[in-house]
Amino acid sequence: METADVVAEELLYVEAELQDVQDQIKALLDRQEGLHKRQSELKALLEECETSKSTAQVDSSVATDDWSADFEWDSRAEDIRFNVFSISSYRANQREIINAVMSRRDVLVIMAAGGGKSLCYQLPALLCDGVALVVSPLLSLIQDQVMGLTTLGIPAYMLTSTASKEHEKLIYKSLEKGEGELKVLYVTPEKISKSKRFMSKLEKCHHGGRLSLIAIDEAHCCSQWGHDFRPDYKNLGILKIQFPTVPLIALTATATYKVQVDLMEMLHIPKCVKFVSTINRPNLFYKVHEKSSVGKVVIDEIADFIRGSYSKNESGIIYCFSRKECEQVAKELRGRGISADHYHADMDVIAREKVHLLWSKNKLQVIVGTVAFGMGINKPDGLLFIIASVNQWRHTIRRVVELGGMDFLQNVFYIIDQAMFLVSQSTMVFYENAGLQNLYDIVRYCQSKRNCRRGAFFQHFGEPIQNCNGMCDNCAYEAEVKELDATYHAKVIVSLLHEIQENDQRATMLQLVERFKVKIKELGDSIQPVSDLKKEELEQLIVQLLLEHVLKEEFQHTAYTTNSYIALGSLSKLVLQGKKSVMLEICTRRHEDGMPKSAKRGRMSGLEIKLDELRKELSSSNEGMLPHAILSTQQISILSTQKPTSITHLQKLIGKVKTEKYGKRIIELIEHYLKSEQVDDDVPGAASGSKTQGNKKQKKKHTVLIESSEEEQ
Ligand SMILES: Nc1ncnc2c1ncn2[C@@H]1O[C@H](COP(=O)(O)OP(=O)(O)OP(=O)(O)O)[C@@H](O)[C@H]1O
Ligand SMILES: [Mg+2]
Repeated sequence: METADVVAEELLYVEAELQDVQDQIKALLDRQEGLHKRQSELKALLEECETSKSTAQVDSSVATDDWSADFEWDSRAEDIRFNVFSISSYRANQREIINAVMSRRDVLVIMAAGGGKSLCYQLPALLCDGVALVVSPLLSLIQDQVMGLTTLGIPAYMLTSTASKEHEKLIYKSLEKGEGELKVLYVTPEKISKSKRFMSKLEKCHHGGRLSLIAIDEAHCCSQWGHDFRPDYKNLGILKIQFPTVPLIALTATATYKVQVDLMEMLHIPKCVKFVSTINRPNLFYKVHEKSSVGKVVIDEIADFIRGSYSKNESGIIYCFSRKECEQVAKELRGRGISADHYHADMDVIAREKVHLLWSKNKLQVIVGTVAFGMGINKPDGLLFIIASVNQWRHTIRRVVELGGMDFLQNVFYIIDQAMFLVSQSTMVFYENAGLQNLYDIVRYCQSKRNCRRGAFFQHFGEPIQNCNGMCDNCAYEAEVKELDATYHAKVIVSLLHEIQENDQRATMLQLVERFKVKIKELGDSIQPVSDLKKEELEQLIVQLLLEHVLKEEFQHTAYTTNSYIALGSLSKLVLQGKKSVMLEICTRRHEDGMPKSAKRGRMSGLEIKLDELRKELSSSNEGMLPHAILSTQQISILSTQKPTSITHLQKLIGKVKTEKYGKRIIELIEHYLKSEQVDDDVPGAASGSKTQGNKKQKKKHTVLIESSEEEQ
């Protein structure tokens, strides 16, 4: 009998030890998984560094591969850039890309949204004889592009499923015989993969030596690893096979290294010249905002944020998970006086376009969409903020990076439920493969008050880390974080859980918090003096202990639901034995206005405001034309400093086409402005000193918050 007791006791002991070992193995396996992931990311990164090094070596050994050198088409290209496109100077990489395409090389371009990818194929299309074929995934994008080119006087057409027979015939004739004035032809990928007739016409065009280049826009749609995979894009590889001598240019706003490799393989362009711009958007201020209390509805906080930070004509996007959620959030925002509408794939094309157009013209402040919204949209003068739930950061990061190329976008605001609430969602995700791990990663990302928010993005895209320059909440308010020693509190929590488990009981997170409070009271004065933890800090501590494997979650299934309980984790003993200290990062003060002063926008001068009003007026009288297409913000800025009063001067600044169309109105406006400025200065006492002071006063009076133009470069 006695022996049996001893054996039973030892068995218990061994079982407990085994459990302990198992927990440790689990923790080690988790760590191993994380390290494996990072290992493959680092390997890919290294490979990329080596590839670009060797490409650079190859490039530099061949004289013609210096893409910034002088080329025979330089002066013609400059002329078209300025007089047709009204673009005064190239942006980063544009000239080099154009030169590579003109040198008949295949090219892969990764450049932010709004970075100016279109020019990289549209300008060569005009420089070359013949027709340029452009594949683009969405009808609305194609319509936008064709309309834009047509207003510039460029013969651009599209061939889509909605095209009439007559229209189709006209284009086919033009392809086959070179008749007509066709210069740029836009098609959806379906045309390539499904229409034999189209492909045979294209073949004839090529035979006649008239297919000048092929551009594949939004090329990431080819890759299954990308977010917007389109099955028809998979068949575009045929283009290079059928037309091997025609230069192919693939363009996208973001592509991880994996996607780039995939694209080169699928499109059969292994030797392409790659132009990759960094995913870093230094103009974006990233902020993770924790809901202030569980009771307060998150929608109130979003509404408060929008109202507090932006005026009604400053627009943004809110990303939601589901279509239903989009509709709900838009409705709730409208109920709070914010003009918002939803946008998702269940709506018909007309309804979607209507919402998009209103938003593009700043007549709708917020679009609430699923992550599908945003591909290829061009809204350089109005998109200022993006709001998403932090659980979605991996889903939305690509969009954010794409849209972040627009100089105006300034604030990315991730909403997070309180950490404790977030952890309670674990019961929903633990079924998924690696679901819990992902959730914990997100919690870790949010919980940290010191790690740069950008760091995670660089890691995601396999890019070396760059300086954030205080453009995220953690970097901006670094000095306001202090560390609080919570080792004692952690010990109390662990021993409390011991007690609970020994009594064959369980505790949920909430129960644990309550019991902790009682316990601390009981211990009263007998405990060493430690600082009191606020409720949120206590919750933060429990979450941190979960992340550090001191505690763990256990799931219990009932017929209807799954419950999560907190149990002792593999490292709990270390805390009890005093071998592990626990430090909590606490914020002493948080700025709640969304961004620090350094991230605030510049200001528009009086003349800039007038020009901005003029482009809006012209846009509403030219149905469908966006204000930015009439005058870009950069052009407005140039006009307001140079103040041209003659057509010749104006033409030098904005090119021939725009001068012919809007020159008269612009000159009138500037002359009127200069006169009124003169009058202001002449009024006695208007400026009790020099002219500059008078100007300053004038500017101040008219100042509104808007993006400064230097940042547009
Ligand atoms: N060098 C330049 N200087 C000034 N404006 C430019 C320049 N190049 C392009 N733009 C303008 O920038 C805007 C965005 O260009 P574009 O539509 O080509 O961007 P994109 O890179 O294709 O973006 P997306 O990924 O959203 O499709 C357009 O209004 C275009 O006229
Ligand atoms: Mg584009």
